Amino acid sequence: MATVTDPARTLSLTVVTGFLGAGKTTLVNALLRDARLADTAVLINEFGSVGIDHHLVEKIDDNVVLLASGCLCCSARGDLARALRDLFMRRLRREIPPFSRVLVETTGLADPAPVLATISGDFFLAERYRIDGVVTVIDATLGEGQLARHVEAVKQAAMADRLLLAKCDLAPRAQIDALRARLDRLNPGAPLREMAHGEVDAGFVFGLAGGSERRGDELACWLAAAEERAAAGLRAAAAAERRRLSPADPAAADRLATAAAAEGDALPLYRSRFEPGQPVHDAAVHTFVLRFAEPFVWPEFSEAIDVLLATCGARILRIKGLVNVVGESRPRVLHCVQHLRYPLTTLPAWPAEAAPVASPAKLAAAAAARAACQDSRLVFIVDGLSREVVAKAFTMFCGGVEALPAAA
Ligand SMILES: Nc1nc2c(ncn2[C@@H]2O[C@H](COP(=O)(O)OP(=O)(O)OP(=O)(O)O)[C@@H](O)[C@H]2O)c(=O)[nH]1
Repeated sequence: MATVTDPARTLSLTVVTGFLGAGKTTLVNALLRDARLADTAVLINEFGSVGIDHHLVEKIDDNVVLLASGCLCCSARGDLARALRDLFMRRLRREIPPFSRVLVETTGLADPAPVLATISGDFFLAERYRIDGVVTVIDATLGEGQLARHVEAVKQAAMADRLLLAKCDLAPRAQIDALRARLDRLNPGAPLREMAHGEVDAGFVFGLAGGSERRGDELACWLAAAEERAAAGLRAAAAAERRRLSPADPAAADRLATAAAAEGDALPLYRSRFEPGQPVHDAAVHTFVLRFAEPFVWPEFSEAIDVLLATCGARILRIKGLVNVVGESRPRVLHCVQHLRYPLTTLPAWPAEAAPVASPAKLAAAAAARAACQDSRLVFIVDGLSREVVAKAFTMFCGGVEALPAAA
């Protein structure tokens, strides 16, 4: 007789991770367009308090759940467990379309290890969900810099069962090859594919089968090995940075000292960030939302963004936004990653806004209960940049327009 732990009866779960703006949602959208993956539920986790991603996933239905109460790898671990339990029970009661696999898209700052531990450590979930694998998306254009500067990016790459190099249509061959060599040192065992616009064979992403054996002790061993690889990657990144610095550079002394300290500190820093219950993300990295009730005149808005990216691009890790433009009935979607701004897209309509909840039923009910709000909302994830400075740029370039107070 089949048991609940029979692989044929467990639901497969794939974690899609990757640094801020790497191309995770683009990948998820491309996968969901594949008819063979129609029976897929998606859990999306966002760092900020106002979620945008679930509006950007094209297949919005009861099987798409937003977890925006915090980052999955720290504060929202309980939400992940609840959402997975809830999805399973609703599937059992036939309240939502049946699904056989779940895709969990983490925030760009998430550490995949606690996410896996949440699932494998929960008896109910471990019996019902089989971890199929961790798929890490890396930005071919910005990946090297992100690996050099952000511990989260290193850990995501080191933990991967599969590596996907996104935006290969934008990066020169030499840059792609250098990044591939770096990733090969960081995670030698992981197969890698290059992709553009999220297009990749679904067979490469799913059915990895690595996770089903990763239970208990084996999972712990695998996590420890990946942790060591990530720490080694950080040391190598710091050493490379030291080699790159020229003595003729006037700031070289400072930067050398920083790089040397980073090399020495890499392992303890990494370890401390791995401890459960510890704050995982850099204190300087934070998120805020700017809302504007008044529609923007497009050229003015565009100039404000350009100036912000030109002057503060290094500290702007990510901007995602829905923008209300004078004379347009549909929201424009803005994407920026560091100093790069991506081509605009438009949503078919203003989405009804729901408070972030961990249940598809509540999400649908809340969405139905509220009229679609047409405020522009811009989510910023920044490194050491204040909300006030950013808000001022819009006031200066957009005819004195003021962001609504933070609590609005
Ligand atoms: N040209 C090009 N643009 C891409 C590609 N992949 C993603 N983009 C663009 O890059 C921007 C960010 O992509 P997303 O898929 O939203 O990135 P993400 O990793 O989900 O972002 P976060 O959830 O904020 O971490 C969007 O404007 C995408 O259209 C690609 O392969 N080629």
